Amino acid sequence: MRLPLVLGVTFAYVYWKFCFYQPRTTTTSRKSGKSRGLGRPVSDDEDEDDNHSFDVAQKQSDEEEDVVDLTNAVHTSTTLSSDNSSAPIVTTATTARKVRPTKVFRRRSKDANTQPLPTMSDIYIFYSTLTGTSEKYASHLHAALSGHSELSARRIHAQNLDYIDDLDTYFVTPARFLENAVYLFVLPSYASESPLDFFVETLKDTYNDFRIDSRPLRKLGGYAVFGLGDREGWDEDMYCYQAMAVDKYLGKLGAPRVFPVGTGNVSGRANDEFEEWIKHLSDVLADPTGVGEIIDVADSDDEGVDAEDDAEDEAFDDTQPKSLRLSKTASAKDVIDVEDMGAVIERSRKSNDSTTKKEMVGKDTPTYNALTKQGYTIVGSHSGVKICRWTKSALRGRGSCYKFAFYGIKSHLCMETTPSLSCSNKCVFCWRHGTNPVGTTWRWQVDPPELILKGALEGHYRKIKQMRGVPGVQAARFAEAFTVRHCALSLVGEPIFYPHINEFVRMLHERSISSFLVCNAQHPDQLKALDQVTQLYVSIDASDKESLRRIDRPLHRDFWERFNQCLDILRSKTRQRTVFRLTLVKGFNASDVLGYAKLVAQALPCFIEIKGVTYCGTASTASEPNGAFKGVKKDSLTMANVPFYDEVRGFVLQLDASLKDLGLNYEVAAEHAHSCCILIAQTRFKIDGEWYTHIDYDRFFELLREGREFGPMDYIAKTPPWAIFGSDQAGFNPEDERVVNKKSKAYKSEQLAI
Ligand SMILES: Cc1cc2nc3c(=O)[nH]c(=O)nc-3n(C[C@H](O)[C@H](O)[C@H](O)COP(=O)(O)O)c2cc1C
Ligand code: SF4
Repeated sequence: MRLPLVLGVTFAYVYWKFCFYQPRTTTTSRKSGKSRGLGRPVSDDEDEDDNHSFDVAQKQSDEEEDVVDLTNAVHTSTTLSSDNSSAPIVTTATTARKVRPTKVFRRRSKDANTQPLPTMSDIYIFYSTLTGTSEKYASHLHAALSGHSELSARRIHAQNLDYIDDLDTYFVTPARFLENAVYLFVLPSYASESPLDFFVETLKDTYNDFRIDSRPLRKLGGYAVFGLGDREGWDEDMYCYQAMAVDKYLGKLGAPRVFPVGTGNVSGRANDEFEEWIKHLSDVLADPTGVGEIIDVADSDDEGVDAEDDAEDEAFDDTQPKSLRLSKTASAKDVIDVEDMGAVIERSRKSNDSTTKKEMVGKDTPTYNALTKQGYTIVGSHSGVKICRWTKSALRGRGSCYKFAFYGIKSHLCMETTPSLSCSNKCVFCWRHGTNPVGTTWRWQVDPPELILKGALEGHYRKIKQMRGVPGVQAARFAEAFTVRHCALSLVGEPIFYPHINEFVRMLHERSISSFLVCNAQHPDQLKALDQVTQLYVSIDASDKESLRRIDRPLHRDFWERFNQCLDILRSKTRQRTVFRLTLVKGFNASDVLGYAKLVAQALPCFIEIKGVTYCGTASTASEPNGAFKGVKKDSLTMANVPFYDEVRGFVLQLDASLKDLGLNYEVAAEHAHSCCILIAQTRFKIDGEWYTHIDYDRFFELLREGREFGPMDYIAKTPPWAIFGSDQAGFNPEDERVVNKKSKAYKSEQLAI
């Protein structure tokens, strides 16, 4: 009985082994069980598990396929083969950098089981520029791809990265319409601060943010980067370093690299290098058999090098060239420790010191030149001062700005300055857009407050001196103007962003200079930590989340939460004189009156200033290099967006009614029709039927010196009759001479309606 049983079992085993057993040489997917050795793409699920889309390439298949070795692609310049065959394209390492994991670009053979790039997917050309070169190159790329017979059916878009309102849509949580899209980049390199820095930071933050999908770009059709730089002007490690960083982080975010990073030396063969890159790139994009992906050759070293790379990312800011990198530990110390400030300045002077960060606005950089051309005096590396038109007007006895009517600030005694030219918004009405530094965190060198105040005063007085010969300047006012009494921390940028803003304000007060500080409601921590200022403003540019996104174009993802936190903090600052500043932009934010009233109910500011936006021309509009290239322009404003004074007044009356409907104690108090500006105030500032919106500045400094707690009602002064809302003068001081420019007379009389 036993023998047949043994024979039966033996037979069954042999039969099973013969029919079903597969030798271990083929890798089998854990989840799907599909063979992964011959380049079949795995599902997204599987992708998540493995972090690489494809498994190890088999040695023999290398012979069947065209392989481009991208060893060191991230750190090398690429020499593209000049013939148009399918022969391997060779990259040449130009620097002796550590050996990177071998990334292989694989063009699949026709009979392989491939997942081709859908031939109709859109192509997006992204560029960034300060002086126009990259824009021209991007335009040329656009023209070349559009003219390619096999690509002409594809929609090709061109976008200036600096003007994209919502980078998240493209790079963090790509919208569905971007699935299979191809991203091409033409990027300059700037050792100094440039708008591109923020883009590189965004990619890096996304990669490091554990809350976000770690490979959000895996559904893209592909990407390729071309960097422009100056090999003669910059060290090897800085040559095209931002293009290299973008190439690296896009890969880390899961996007398939369809072509090696290319570089063009603007003092050498940039044109030829770009032509060659385009030629081969367009062949790859047009290849009907599909397109390859990055394949990580899984030799055991890879993990080690990746880990090393990540460790390096952890410890250093690798979006900076090596010579400008600063270890994170050192960075925090340098920013916070005031005692060490002297050493920080000393270090910041040495431009190539290995422990310094970038200057926000370095001398002779394009940003510096653009700002100085517009009349700014750059102080240190991140502050600015500019004499405003009302200061000039007041020197000539021709009227002060609305702050004189509302609060008693004489414009010829006022200095307009900012300790941070950088901002975390890109407001549609900000003419600086395109050249201004932006960022969500302070990542630049820090100048000490003494240096900023001294430089700002010197710059301001230099500009006042230049008014000496201007006809009509009054001698008494000219002399007075050399003792600044007020400082408007509002010029451009975000003053509260400056890490030593409290020290700076304290120094102003010690010199009996009042402080009006305007912030953008995006920095709750700094707002909370802010010491008492003479008057604290929060800009309220919209009444709801979507409008705020559209008009302020905030860089913070949680901008609405930050905005609301700031309003709550403002409400809690009961000892502080607080103001909402509403800038009305027709077509953007001038309709939802009730929405604004609710925000007032949330923060209960002492005052609400409502001002029509000022038209700043079209300086912020991107140029269009040629007809074929339709670079996306920023939403620039036109005169149609500037409300007439009557429209502002209409809005204010409606807001006043809404506030009353909500049971809030506010009333329209003062106006300055000349600036298209009206003031609503809490009724506690109306005592015995008379308004007290002005400030007793001497009393304010006295209270500060006494060191006891005080509040907004402790330093009020009476509002003059000519400033009261509805008065004949509509806020114009009768002692000043009213001059209406002949050219603008027709427009103004229509606009001011006074
Ligand atoms: C202030 C400044 C800094 C620069 N820094 C670098 C650099 O770090 N590395 C580099 O390769 N090229 C550097 N360049 C060269 C520019 O990247 C190059 O001129 C580029 O074409 C500028 O592009 P754009 O005109 O589109 O702004 C710098 C140029 C300037 C004016
Ligand atoms: S408050 Fe502002 S606008 Fe008025 S004078 Fe001073 S700087 Fe100019």
